[in-house]
Amino acid sequence: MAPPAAMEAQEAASRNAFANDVSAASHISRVTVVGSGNWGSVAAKLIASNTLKLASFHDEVRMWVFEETLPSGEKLTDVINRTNENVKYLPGIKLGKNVIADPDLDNAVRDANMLVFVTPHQFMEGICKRLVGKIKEGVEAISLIKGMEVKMEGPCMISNLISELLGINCCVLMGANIANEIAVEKFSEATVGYKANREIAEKWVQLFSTPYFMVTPVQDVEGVELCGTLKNVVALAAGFVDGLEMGNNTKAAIMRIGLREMRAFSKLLFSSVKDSTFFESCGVADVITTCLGGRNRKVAEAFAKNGGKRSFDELEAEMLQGQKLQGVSTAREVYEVLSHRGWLELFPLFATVHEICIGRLPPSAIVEYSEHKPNFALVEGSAQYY
Ligand SMILES: NC(=O)c1ccc[n+]([C@@H]2O[C@H](COP(=O)([O-])OP(=O)(O)OC[C@H]3O[C@@H](n4cnc5c(N)ncnc54)[C@H](O)[C@@H]3O)[C@@H](O)[C@H]2O)c1
Ligand SMILES: O=P(O)(O)OC[C@H](O)CO
Repeated sequence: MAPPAAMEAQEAASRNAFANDVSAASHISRVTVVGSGNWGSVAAKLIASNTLKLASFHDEVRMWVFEETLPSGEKLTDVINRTNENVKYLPGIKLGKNVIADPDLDNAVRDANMLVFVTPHQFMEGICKRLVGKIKEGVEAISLIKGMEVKMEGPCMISNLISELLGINCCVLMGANIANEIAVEKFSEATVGYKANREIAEKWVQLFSTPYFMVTPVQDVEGVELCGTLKNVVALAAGFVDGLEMGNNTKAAIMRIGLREMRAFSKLLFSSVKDSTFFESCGVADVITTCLGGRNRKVAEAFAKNGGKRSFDELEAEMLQGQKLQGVSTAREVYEVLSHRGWLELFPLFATVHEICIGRLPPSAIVEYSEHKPNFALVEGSAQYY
């Protein structure tokens, strides 16, 4: 038998080891992805590949699913958990066995220290209200959502909505990120926007980065989020140009003018927005990819081809099978801000996109507007904004 002093030392060592384990466990972050659409599923796959490798994260990634019944009669959640595939929104791609689909929102977020929000933006206010009082203290959040809300007080970015309703810090991740391409591991870049805490931004970068997904942090949360939000309006304009078969030069002109309006609008709303942000993946790169291969572009092309006679709602339901467009409602929200603030003439492209979407103007107006020289004179005259 060991002498009493040695036994005491052994006991103390094992007590310390236990305490270290407990303390290490309390520093291990649990991640929940709130949303399970096309991008939500890819985000879960990216994260799940990293939580298996990184000791500071719990292996399991919860993914909240807005439950639905598939034509087979099965629940989507059950099928995801059985097959490890989101057969409706990302068919053919294995998410990783450590992704657990959960239709119960409260249960999905209960133990999480890190929340990834990735639903269509129109559902976020309701989701946040349901989450009040349901999340752990000290939770960190990130929004991958490209969109905004317009309140009586003015525009409200989704990260701000999350921060205000849930009382938590919220970063954003935006970029040239067509989900289906990242799902098959084609190289892409993304931008994490953060307000002040670089350490937290680095943690999100670590959670998302893979050899085929390169993520860069930028201290400009509003600029990054507005890029991701506004590019969807430019994508609709590009789709109209495609539908009217106007060619590459016209489309490039639309992309350039759109990017300029994105920067001007962002800087008018938040003077802190940096020019350099528009050269990150969330800026020019997202404008390019979204105007070439995004869903907003695709549906807007069909809308123009039909001469505006079939509504966006009808085309969205038929062409996207449950996936959601963000551009049409964002164009309306941007228009509300422009008319409320008397800025309509400063943003002819944004204003025209909305008027085309609601049928007030024909799709061809997307280029005709440039003949209204007064608009352009005003735009050019507003050098401080451009
Ligand atoms: N898909 C992409 O390539 C991509 C890339 C980058 C960013 N984003 C952004 O990510 C966000 C989410 O898009 P997505 O592509 O993951 O979704 P999606 O458009 O593929 O799918 C729609 C989702 O909304 C859910 N839904 C339907 N009704 C709902 C309700 N009432 N409440 C809550 N959820 C409901 C559906 O279950 C589904 O998960 C959007 O802001 C989008 O702009 C998408
Ligand atoms: O398919 P869209 O038009 O929603 O765009 C997808 C991504 O936002 C592109 O980065």
